[in-house]
Amino acid sequence: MTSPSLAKLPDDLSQPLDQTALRSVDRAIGDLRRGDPVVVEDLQGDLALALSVEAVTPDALAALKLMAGSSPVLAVTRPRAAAIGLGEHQSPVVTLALGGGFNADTIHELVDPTRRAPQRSVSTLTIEPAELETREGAAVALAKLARLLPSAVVAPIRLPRGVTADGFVAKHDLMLVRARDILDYQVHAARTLTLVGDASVPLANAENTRVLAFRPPDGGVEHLAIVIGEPSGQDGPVLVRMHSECFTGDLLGSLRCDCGDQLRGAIAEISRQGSGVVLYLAQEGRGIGLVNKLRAYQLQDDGFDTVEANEMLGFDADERIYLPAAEMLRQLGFSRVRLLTNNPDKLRQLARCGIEVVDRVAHIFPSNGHNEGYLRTKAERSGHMF
Ligand SMILES: Nc1nc2c(ncn2[C@@H]2O[C@H](COP(=O)(O)OP(=O)(O)OP(=O)(O)O)[C@@H](O)[C@H]2O)c(=O)[nH]1
Ligand SMILES: [Zn+2]
Repeated sequence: MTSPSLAKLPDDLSQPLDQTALRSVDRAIGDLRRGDPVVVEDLQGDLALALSVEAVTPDALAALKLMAGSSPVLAVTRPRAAAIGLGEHQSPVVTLALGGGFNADTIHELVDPTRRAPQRSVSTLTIEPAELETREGAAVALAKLARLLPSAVVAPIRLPRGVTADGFVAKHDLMLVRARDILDYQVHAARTLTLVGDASVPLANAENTRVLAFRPPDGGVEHLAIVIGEPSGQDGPVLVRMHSECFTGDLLGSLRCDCGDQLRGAIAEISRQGSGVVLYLAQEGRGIGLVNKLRAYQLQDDGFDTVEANEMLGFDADERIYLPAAEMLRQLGFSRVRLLTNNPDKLRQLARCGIEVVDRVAHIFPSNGHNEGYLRTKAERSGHMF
């Protein structure tokens, strides 16, 4: 079976780059996060206004309807559709017609499980499947890139007679973004990473360490390579840890997960073995962002496990791709690695991105009295090798 994260990678990883496309997506992410609507254009050239569900208020909904000249739908992911009782769907996104009786409050209840709203009957809602390339699908993908709740309110635009798309966008001071560009964004951003900073940073357990920062040219978030010792691609496979950012575990020492131990353990182990690299990836909460991870924690406190909590919010269990990691390794001159991990998805994905994983090095730390359930879920549901 293809893992969900592998499915997120296009078959052709060498597609041409388009800097304008990258910039339009990054600007659209900013608008969506600010609570402004953005215009999404599908492959047929049809347009829709998309608004983050986190920005939905009675006024914002009314303004959206007026501007678009149509009634909006609510677009949710397949996991969120299942969580609110709309059944199992094949399509990645499902849309719900927002007829009479639906207002800002009911939309929030449908998309945000942390509201603990009473279960509302959804059996009378008109629902439609939507593929990712549609305006609704791309709007949800944009919400994910913006690290917001992965749902969107989407209203098809009926252009007034004589008004062009460009005229409409200019008149309302909106950002227009193409569905295709949203879907290609992560791959493009990864493939255009550029080294923008490189300094010596002696660490407690590894004094001979450099930290290198890689930035996509759109101004998106940087990934870091922590190079310990003097690894060389000529001397056989390099010892590598791909570590996804965990503010709570890495910085605060949270006991809910094992990230802090794994980060410091990786630095110590690489130092002990002489040299290697920790790739510190800007993929907080397995790619859902810190705010959504805190929401997931709230659900876990109600008894759901890590995977269930992600799915209730509308995410996949793991939203990460490792193309940024592969690109940094490539730029550092490392094509063969020994990978410190227990996660089989990391091995599969890195190989798919053209890095030869010669060996897996187990990276296990004792539980701490708070993270037993977290570790059990990794083993039982995500296939981690403990
Ligand atoms: N969504 C979500 N993310 C979490 C949770 N706990 C920790 N994380 C995130 O999970 C990621 C941990 O990733 P990694 O340390 O790379 O670990 P891993 O995928 O388990 O794989 P290995 O440690 O390599 O075996 C970090 O981004 C954390 O922020 C949680 O309960 N929910
Ligand atoms: Zn963590």
